[in-house]
Formats: sequence, C-alpha cells, structure tokens
Amino acid sequence: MIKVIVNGSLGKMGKVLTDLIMEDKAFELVAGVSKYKNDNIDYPIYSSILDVKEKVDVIIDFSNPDSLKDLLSYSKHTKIPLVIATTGYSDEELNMIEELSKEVSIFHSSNMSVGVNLILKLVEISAKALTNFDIEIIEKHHNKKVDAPSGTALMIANEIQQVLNNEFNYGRHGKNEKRKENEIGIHAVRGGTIAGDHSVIFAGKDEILELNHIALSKEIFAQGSLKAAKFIVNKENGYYNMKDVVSI
Ligand SMILES: NC(=O)C1=CN([C@@H]2O[C@H](COP(=O)(O)OP(=O)(O)OC[C@H]3O[C@@H](n4cnc5c(N)ncnc54)[C@H](OP(=O)(O)O)[C@@H]3O)[C@@H](O)[C@H]2O)C=CC1
Ligand SMILES: O=C(O)C1=N[C@H](C(=O)O)C[C@H](O)C1
Repeated sequence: MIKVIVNGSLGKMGKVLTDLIMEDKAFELVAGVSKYKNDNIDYPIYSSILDVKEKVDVIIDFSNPDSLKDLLSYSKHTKIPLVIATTGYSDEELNMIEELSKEVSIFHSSNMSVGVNLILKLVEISAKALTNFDIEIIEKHHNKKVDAPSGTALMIANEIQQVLNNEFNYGRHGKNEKRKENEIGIHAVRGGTIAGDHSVIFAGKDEILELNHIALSKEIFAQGSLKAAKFIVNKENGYYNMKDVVSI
C-alpha cells in the first residue's frame, strides 16, 4: 500500500483526490495539508507540510505556489518523492523544482490527463508540418481558477516553442498592431464550472487545423496524479512528467 500526503487536501482538487485515495486499496491517505485546519476531517490535517511526522511514500501536491518553499524543503530533508500538479509558478520557482530533482524523484506536470499529453505530441508534429501557419492557444476554465494563462496552455506553448522558437503574445488588449508571423497568441477564458478546455489553432491560408481537449471532470486529473504517484514511488532521483508514463 502506498502511503500518501496530499498537499492542498481541502482544496477543490484535494477533495476529489482524497476521496479517490480513500476508495483505492493501493493507497493510504496518511495526512493532508491545508492552510486552515478543519476538525471535520477523518484523517490528520496540518497547516504546513513541515509539521507532518507520519512516515509516507509519496507526496501529491494540488495547492498553490505559496506552499512551494515548504514542500521542497520537506521533500529535500525526507527524500520523499513528490508529484507536483500545482500551476502558476514563476520561472525561478520552476528552476527550484528542477534543481531539487537532482536529489529527489519529482514528477511535475501541469496536466495529469492522458489526452492533453497526446496533444503535446500532436502539436509538435503539427508545428513541424504546418509551416507559415499562425498558432493561437485558447484555454477555458472555471471561475475559481486563480492563475492565467493555465499551466497547460504554457506547457503547450513551450512544446511549440521548442520547434519554432516563437514569441508568446498574451492576449492582444492595447496592442494596436498586426499579428507577428512568429508569435503564439495565448488567451484565457474564465466561467462557470469548466473543468479544463484547451484548443490549439493552426490557421493557414484557406485552411485551419484545430486540436481541442476538453476535461469533463476534475477526477481525470486526480486519477492521473495517482498514476504518477505509482510511477514515481520507487524511481531514481530525476525530473519526470506524463511523457514518461503515457506511451505515445
Ligand atoms: N496538473 C493538473 O492536472 C491540475 C492542476 N491543477 C492545479 O492545482 C492547483 C489547485 O487547484 P484547486 O484545487 O482547484 O485550487 P483550490 O484553491 O481549490 O485549492 C488550493 C489548496 O491549496 C491550499 N493552499 C494554499 N496555500 C497553501 C499553503 N501555503 N500551504 C498549504 N496549502 C496551501 C489551499 O488551502 P486553504 O483551502 O486552506 O486555503 C487549498 O486547500 C492549482 O494550481 C491548479 O491549477 C488543477 C487541476 C488539474
Ligand atoms: O485549475 C484547474 O482547474 C486546472 N489547472 C491546470 C492548468 O492550469 O493547466 C490543469 C487543468 O486544466 C485544470
């Protein structure tokens, strides 16, 4: 049985994930971490991961970049593998995560679904094949999401940038100029309960290719994080992502 700490366990994703863990015989929920203590929870809950004393095999994080320092410090000292699903990190924070993966095994993905990770492959193929096409990314999420653009939109943009070396253009408000040839437009929409919707548009002369992934529940992300936890639990130190798990 894999013993887990969920960082951010009382958040929207944390609640979905802890429910799944409690139903799954392969996992044991040993502790949760949330900024504010809640006494109506039937597992131990802490306001900082640094206070967790229980022995565990893996940490799964769906929280906020604010908790990164404690999370990395705990993982560094205990050497416990870490699955990071949180988005909205600065470049400096992303470097801190990669740096720690020299000492601990870290699985980091801004999207734990299988489908989005197939889209990453498809955008790479499309970007190579569709020369001189304009590329725009549109992401749509629920009205409670705090970071924009989504981590997934950035992950897709970075994948394309590795092929074409484009510049990113976040929205077009206040820019009274034509679109540049070598840019990727990135646009964020927020509303209702949209679990996650990512479109990548390749617009050429008289033809358009559109790749679209729609998440219909938060559960797919939680299931993906459990798959990642199983994958990473006995791995050597290193920086892993969904490409290491999904065979494409
Ligand atoms: N990679 C993926 O596949 C997915 C990633 N995500 C990402 O996961 C993250 C969480 O999403 P969601 O659950 O919707 O967000 P919520 O805001 O609902 O939950 C965030 C949780 O993090 C906790 N938290 C905030 N600051 C700290 C801190 N300093 N220390 C410990 N816990 C803290 C909050 O605690 P409190 O409630 O006490 O404030 C809360 O429990 C987001 O970054 C989101 O983009 C979401 C879905 C899929
Ligand atoms: O906050 C969310 O909900 C989601 N966040 C991730 C992101 O920023 O890409 C993944 C998913 O789309 C849901």
